[in-house]
Amino acid sequence: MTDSSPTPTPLDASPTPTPLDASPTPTPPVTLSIAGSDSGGGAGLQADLRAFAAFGCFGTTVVTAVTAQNTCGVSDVHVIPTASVERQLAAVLDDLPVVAVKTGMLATTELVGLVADAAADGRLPQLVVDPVLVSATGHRLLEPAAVAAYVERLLPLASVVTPNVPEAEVLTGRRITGLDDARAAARDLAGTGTRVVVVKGGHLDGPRAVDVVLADGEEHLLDAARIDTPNVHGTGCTFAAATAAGLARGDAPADAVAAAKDYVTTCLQRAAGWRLGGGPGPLDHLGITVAG
Ligand SMILES: Nc1ncnc2c1ncn2[C@@H]1O[C@H](COP(=O)(O)OP(=O)(O)OP(=O)(O)O)[C@@H](O)[C@H]1O
Ligand SMILES: Cc1ncc(CO)c(N)n1
Repeated sequence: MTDSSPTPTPLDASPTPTPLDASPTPTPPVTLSIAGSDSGGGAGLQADLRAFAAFGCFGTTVVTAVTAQNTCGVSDVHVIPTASVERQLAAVLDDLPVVAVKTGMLATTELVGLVADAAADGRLPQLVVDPVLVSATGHRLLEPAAVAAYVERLLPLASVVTPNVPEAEVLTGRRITGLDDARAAARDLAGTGTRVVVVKGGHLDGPRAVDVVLADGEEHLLDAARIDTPNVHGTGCTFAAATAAGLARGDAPADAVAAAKDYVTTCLQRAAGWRLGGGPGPLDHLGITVAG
């Protein structure tokens, strides 16, 4: 009688996996993101950590708020108690050699004040402030009264500030409909004491995505072709985190913002065909080797 049962595959017949590279690597620079969590993963801390990783930085986090969010919108915001934010900050700064910091969603006047106090004490080196006010889907992420605290307390201590057009309008009281308005807003913001101002042009019309940079009084533009994509969730967080990562690896501020622009443009290009979620989808942050 013939045995019709299949011949068992010997255990050692599985394909040999490509060995992962286990060579020791140098200690990475440490970056810190003080920002909100985006449950959908596209913006906030989740985007920041991926951008830090792409630049070879070791990312740490202080969580200011937990948002219930996806590509279609924000359905809940839970602000973390100030004492917890303070302890997270101390836990990171007391132990890890943070060389650059990015702030995103700070939610309340109290948290803007806490971050400004830490910066005034010299505890937040190379501070990149992304003044997050409203999500791309229109949900408020900062209480209105906190705008004054940004202008009076935090911006004077920032190395770089990266408002988008609606944020620059709120911070300066100017209407911005084109590059000349963006230039004027950048000058107003430089007047607060921030060393490098970037007014991002993602929200302006036109075939190019042009950002105005005012660095130590010198103006220049970051200019790239506008990518035809619905997937723009988290571009602002990504730009600011990449800027902090550039500073952390030793770039001068003008070089850091230029590298951040190239990085965000590449992330947008790579994710242009992605279909994740029913609204504006996330970027492709990883698998990009950022020269530096
Ligand atoms: N479609 C696009 N093509 C190319 N670059 C873009 C596009 N949209 C935005 N950018 C660039 O992405 C960066 C972030 O700009 P943007 O003004 O969109 O920020 P934001 O509104 O803060 O982002 P977010 O969607 O995270 O709130 C800028 O460098 C901007 O020029
Ligand atoms: C948590 C968080 N931070 C920032 C933004 C802005 O894109 C967002 N949508 N969510």
